[in-house]
Formats: sequence, C-alpha cells, structure tokens
Amino acid sequence: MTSTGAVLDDGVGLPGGGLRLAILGAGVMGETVLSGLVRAGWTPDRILATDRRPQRQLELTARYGITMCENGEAAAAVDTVVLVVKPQDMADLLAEIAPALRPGTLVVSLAAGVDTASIEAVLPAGTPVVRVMPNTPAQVDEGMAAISPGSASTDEHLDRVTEILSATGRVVTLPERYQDAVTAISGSGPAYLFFVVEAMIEAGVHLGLPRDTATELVVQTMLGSAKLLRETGEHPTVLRERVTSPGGTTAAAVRQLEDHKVRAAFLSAIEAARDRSRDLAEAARQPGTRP
Ligand SMILES: NC(=O)C1=CN([C@@H]2O[C@H](COP(=O)(O)OP(=O)(O)OC[C@H]3O[C@@H](n4cnc5c(N)ncnc54)[C@H](O)[C@@H]3O)[C@@H](O)[C@H]2O)C=CC1
Ligand SMILES: O=C(O)[C@@H]1CCC=N1
Repeated sequence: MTSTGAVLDDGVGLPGGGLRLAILGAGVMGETVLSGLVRAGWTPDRILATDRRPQRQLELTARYGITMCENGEAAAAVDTVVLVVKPQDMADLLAEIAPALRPGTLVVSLAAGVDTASIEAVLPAGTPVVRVMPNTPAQVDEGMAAISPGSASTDEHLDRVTEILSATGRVVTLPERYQDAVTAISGSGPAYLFFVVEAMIEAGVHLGLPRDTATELVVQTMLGSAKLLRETGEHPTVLRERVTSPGGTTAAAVRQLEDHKVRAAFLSAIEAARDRSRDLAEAARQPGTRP
C-alpha cells in the first residue's frame, strides 16, 4: 500500500501499513473506530484524537493511552483524518483543519448526510475524501459500513478505508447517491432493532415473566434469528413461514402486526430517516446551526 502523507518506512506487516491516523470528534462513533483500531493491533503512538470536551480527552487517554491534541495539530501530523463530529459541527471543524492538511492526506467523513462535494469545496483542491456510514455494532466487530469515494479519492484510498473498517465488521463500496438510504437502513438500523427488543421485553413482563428472564429470551431470540438469516441465506419470508403453524400462535401474532400496520410504520420510519439525512447535508453547510 502506498500513501502520499507521512509514510512510515517500517510499516510492512503492521495493520494499516504503518500509517498514522487522527480521529477528530471522539464521541460514541469516534470511540467505536478508535477501539476497533486498538483491537486490530494499531499501537497508540499511531493514533491521535481530538474532542472539545476536556473530560472526554482525559477519559480516552486513560482508556487507550493515545495522545489527545488540537484539530489542526492532529490533521497536520497524520496520513488519514477521520471526521466524527455531528453534521452541525462539520463546517467549523473543516474550517479549522483546511489550512493544516498536507497535500494527499486522506479525509474520511463518518457524518450522516454530509456529501463529499461539500467537504471538498472547503478543503485544499485535490484533497481525497471518502464518505462512510458505519454503525455501532462495530463495537463488537459486527459492524456494517458503506463507503463512497469523493472526486479525488483513488482505489488505494478506498482500500485503506476498507482495511480500517474491516477490522470491526463488513464493508461495502457504493455510489454516494445511496448514502442517505444506507444511513436510514444500517446507520440508524440498530436503533430500530433495539426498539423491537425493548417492546418484546415489555410484552414479556406484561405476560408475567421476570424482567431478566424476558430479556434473556428476547436477546437470544434476536441473536439466533440474525444468525439463522446469515448462515442459511434463506429469505426472511421463508424463515418466518417455518415458524408460522397454520392456525397457531405465530399466525395470531403476525395478524396483529399487520392490523397495526407495523410494516407500513417501518417504511415511514425509514423514509423519515432518509429525508433527515438529506436535511443534515444542508445543516452541515452552515456553521453553528442546530436544525
Ligand atoms: N452514533 C451512531 O450510531 C452513528 C453516528 N454517525 C455519525 O457520527 C458522527 C458522530 O456521532 P456520535 O459519535 O453519535 O456523536 P457524539 O456527540 O457522541 O460525538 C461527537 C463528538 O464530537 C465532539 N466535537 C464536536 N465538535 C468538535 C470539534 N470542533 N472538535 C473536536 N471535537 C468536537 C463532541 O465533543 C463529541 O464528543 C455524526 O456525524 C453521526 O452522523 C454515523 C453512523 C452511526
Ligand atoms: O442518528 C443519527 O443521526 C446518526 C446517523 C446514523 C445513526 N446515528
């Protein structure tokens, strides 16, 4: 693997080819990336991070032994800059790092909605940008990430991002026009499934099960069902039909889900997430806004 930044000559055999990386905005998703790198064998001396909350800086230094610094300082010192602030904070962050970036430094954005063209517009001409939509199951190495190239990124840049993210789950490369839909499906998706789990646990408690028993039953059912989908490759309708005995309990339950328009509710929810992702692109262009 080659790089145009500060390549470390001794990087052969190291994860990430010995490159150095900075995570700007080390909140929930920033720490998800950081912890994944550490699990994949990146040593703390190859990772810098920033966060505007002093308490967060102390926490992450204590937890991972990494150096926390200012955005400009971090951006100037690495080969790969990963932007993990909220879309509304993106314009300010980009203005801060634009003068510090060295030619060829790869900029990777994980922010929902923010398109590569708007990032490229405020960075030095020719800066390679890759847009990513990850999700939080990366914390347990079961993440799903979709990546899209900007106008100046090459296959080498996509390979670099794929390698980084593959350590914590699956990665697909897609045209950027799909990113708002991806955000609505897999980016926000874990929240929908947790919502279903919450509802099923509450239902179990309503039926008289102890809460910890209901939780164990539901979580293992969720995990086992996901594994069954993955390992058999069967269509979910086929797997659902195998559970549904004619005139039985499942048929009675599914009838209620249809009567309460749960399928339509999912479609509306996912459309709303897609639309919100589009709105966030606009927010990201206006510094300091809180739409
Ligand atoms: N949480 C999730 O499940 C996912 C989040 N994302 C994206 O990741 C990004 C971050 O989301 P979260 O981690 O959930 O938010 P978060 O609020 O936990 O983390 C953002 C961090 O950025 C820091 N920050 C803000 N402005 C800064 C600046 N100028 N310099 C340095 N640090 C700054 C904040 O102090 C905070 O710790 C968002 O753009 C979101 O769309 C993408 C996929 C999934
Ligand atoms: O809710 C959000 O905006 C972020 C993006 C995808 C998941 N969380």
